[in-house]
Amino acid sequence: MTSAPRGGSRIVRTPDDHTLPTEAITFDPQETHTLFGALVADLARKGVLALHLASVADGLDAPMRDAFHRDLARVLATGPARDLPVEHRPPAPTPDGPGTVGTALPGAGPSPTPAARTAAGLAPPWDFGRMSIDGPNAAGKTTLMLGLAHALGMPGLDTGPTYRAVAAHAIPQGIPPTDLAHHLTIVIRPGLAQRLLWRGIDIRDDDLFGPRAGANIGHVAGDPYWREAIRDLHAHICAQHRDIVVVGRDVAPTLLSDATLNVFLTADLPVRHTRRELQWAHHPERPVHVDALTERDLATRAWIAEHRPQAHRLDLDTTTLRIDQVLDTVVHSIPG
Ligand SMILES: Nc1ncnc2c1ncn2[C@@H]1O[C@H](COP(=O)(O)OP(=O)(O)O)[C@@H](O)[C@H]1O
Ligand SMILES: Nc1ccn([C@@H]2O[C@H](COP(=O)(O)OP(=O)(O)O)[C@@H](O)[C@H]2O)c(=O)n1
Repeated sequence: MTSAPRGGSRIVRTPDDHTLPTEAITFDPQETHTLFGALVADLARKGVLALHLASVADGLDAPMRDAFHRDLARVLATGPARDLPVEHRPPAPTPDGPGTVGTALPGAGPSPTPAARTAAGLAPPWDFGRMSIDGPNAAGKTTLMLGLAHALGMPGLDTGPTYRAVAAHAIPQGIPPTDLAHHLTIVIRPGLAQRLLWRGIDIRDDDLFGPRAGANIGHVAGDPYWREAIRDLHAHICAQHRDIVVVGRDVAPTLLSDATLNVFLTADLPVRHTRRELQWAHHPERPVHVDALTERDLATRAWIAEHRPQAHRLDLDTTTLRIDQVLDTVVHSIPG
């Protein structure tokens, strides 16, 4: 897939070489409910009216983007299903809409309120609530978060990059945990991948996954003062959102104990290892570290099992599930 920069005359090319003008790629899931199978029909039922391929394709990881485009190609080949009434409504808010920040960022504000969403043509019910996704590395947490964020138009917060940003920048610069919020800004926006800024400048992935981060990440993750500072920053962001998807290692017990849905995602160790290898195939400089379930993972899983009503938790082994199946399962598990 190739795509021109964000803007009016943007063109998206699918793997099958379908070329679509921007206008043609704003979907009403009621028209395109073959996309991701039952998922989109379910989204339509929940009142989500538009998926914008341009923003979807931009933020997705390669396998998910491919799955999306395969489904898109199928829709294009067969035409939209006609057995559901088609309504024409305004598209979803643009990706350049307001965002939410961990510390002040000029021009950013809270994500759209339910009223604003309704005004924008997005019918209620819109209250998906807060969702947590915990689990070991390479279980597919970030991928699921991006999928949910895109599909439901919610902001997603991935807590891991904050640990990496501290390891890459705060530790080498001797910044104390109490000053973190003065230096690090986290921007999250509905349907988009998050941005991390260090003193106002975007932090590059190469920094987050570079040798400095690698050398310091263990220290950061094991230091209770850093954990508390990072948790406080994340808690501040979560407090600003009624709808949010948050990813981490122990988000359910430490950050979102009131979540609508607690997901614990895992997969067999060799499968997770292979996923990470594939993910970093084009980044040989990035180490492939994949651990067995740690004590913290097990404690989080036990906490979720013990503290949440059955309807509010989902233990999902993704070993044999495709990305779209994981997303589908989780969407169908959202209470209400
Ligand atoms: N169900 C799945 N099947 C196959 N590959 C997956 C699945 N879920 C995620 N992946 C891939 O595995 C890699 C790691 O996923 P990621 O979401 O980064 O894991 P985590 O956030 O749990 O560390 C990514 O390349 C992603 O595309
Ligand atoms: N909620 C979180 C998120 C990350 N972390 C730590 O931060 C590291 C980097 O997070 P990450 O999401 O990039 O995880 P991996 O790349 O290690 O899978 C993890 O390995 C954990 O040590 C944590 O302790 N708690």
